[in-house]
Amino acid sequence: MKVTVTGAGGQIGYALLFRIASGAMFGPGTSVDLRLVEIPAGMKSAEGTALELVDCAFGTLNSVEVTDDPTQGFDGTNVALLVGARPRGPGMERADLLTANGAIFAPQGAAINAAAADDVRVLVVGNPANTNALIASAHAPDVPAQRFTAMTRLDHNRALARLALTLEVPVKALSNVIIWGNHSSTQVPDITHGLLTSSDGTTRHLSDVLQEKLGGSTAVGSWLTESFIPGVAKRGAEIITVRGSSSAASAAAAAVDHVHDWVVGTQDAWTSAGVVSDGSYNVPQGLISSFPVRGQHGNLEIVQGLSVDPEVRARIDRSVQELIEEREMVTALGLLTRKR
Ligand SMILES: NC(=O)C1=CN([C@@H]2O[C@H](COP(=O)(O)OP(=O)(O)OC[C@H]3O[C@@H](n4cnc5c(N)ncnc54)[C@H](O)[C@@H]3O)[C@@H](O)[C@H]2O)C=CC1
Ligand SMILES: O=C([O-])CC(=O)C(=O)O
Repeated sequence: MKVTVTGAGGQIGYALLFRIASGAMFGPGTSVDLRLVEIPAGMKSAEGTALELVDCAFGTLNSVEVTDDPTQGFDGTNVALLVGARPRGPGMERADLLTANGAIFAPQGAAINAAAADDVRVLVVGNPANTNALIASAHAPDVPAQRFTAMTRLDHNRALARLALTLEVPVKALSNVIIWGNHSSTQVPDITHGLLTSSDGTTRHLSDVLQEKLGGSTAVGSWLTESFIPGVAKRGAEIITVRGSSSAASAAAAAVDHVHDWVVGTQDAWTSAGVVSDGSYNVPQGLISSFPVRGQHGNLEIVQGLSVDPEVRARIDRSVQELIEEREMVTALGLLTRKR
């Protein structure tokens, strides 16, 4: 597997590259060729990371190259992780980064179109991830739109972790939790289809288990609206406040999970990912929005036919409206128009 990571000299890059090289993304039987892409100012940091990658003597690492030329970096690549972008600081929303970061993704989409392998899969991590993925995709007309995805797996993992802590159960006992919408504070963590499987194999609805734990449906309603949903949606801001900079190792872990589940598959299990809408769940076609997905046959397929609770529906509509506004903003900036 040839894997390209942009922003390789940054903090997510430093947490991500060693996990990919160690075999965490594709398993111990697949060796990787890493391409580290930076801007000139980040080259020294990426070069240092490359030296350390070599020193780890990973059995699954075949080669490492560092470049500040995106076309060279994406040449023949099977998996492109678009991480390189400015992170937000305290008090900012991710959409505030559109003007600074949007322009990065048009030339990178064009370089992927020109140079990547036919089966290229793209994960956009740089914020605002959904709309940046839309920009990159618009500049890669020869790459199917389904191959451009945005990372909401960190939100998904945060939701699982929060539920596990509240219910005092292992994360692996939880399934069918969903993140809908934008990777922003309007995202919609949804537990209405969630399940808990006990060690004896019995499966129960999360809403029933939560009612038992928290003392009835009113208590669960307040916990969802006052604690769980805002806690997950604002966790990125909490990390920035506490840590002084935005999440890095957890973001890297989520990127590994996203690509692993896309390439290796999830069998019947669900996860969440920002994928291009085909109109499912009344999300306008063409927007890159988070959905419940399965990794099957090398694709991320939207889980179809789920009932949507009215309150969840209203939240999804608000988040989708924000995606529409972001798309309008980048259209006005000319970022969706290809230059000839
Ligand atoms: N989707 C998600 O769940 C998450 C997204 N993020 C986003 O990921 C992005 C990166 O975060 P960090 O690694 O913490 O930032 P960072 O500032 O530590 O690193 C970013 C790196 O990207 C490089 N870069 C900038 N423009 C580039 C370009 N055109 N080509 C190649 N490299 C370029 C910079 O030189 C820098 O080394 C930010 O936009 C952040 O908001 C962060 C956490 C989670
Ligand atoms: O919050 C941020 O700016 C970084 C990010 O996307 C996250 O941690 O979810």
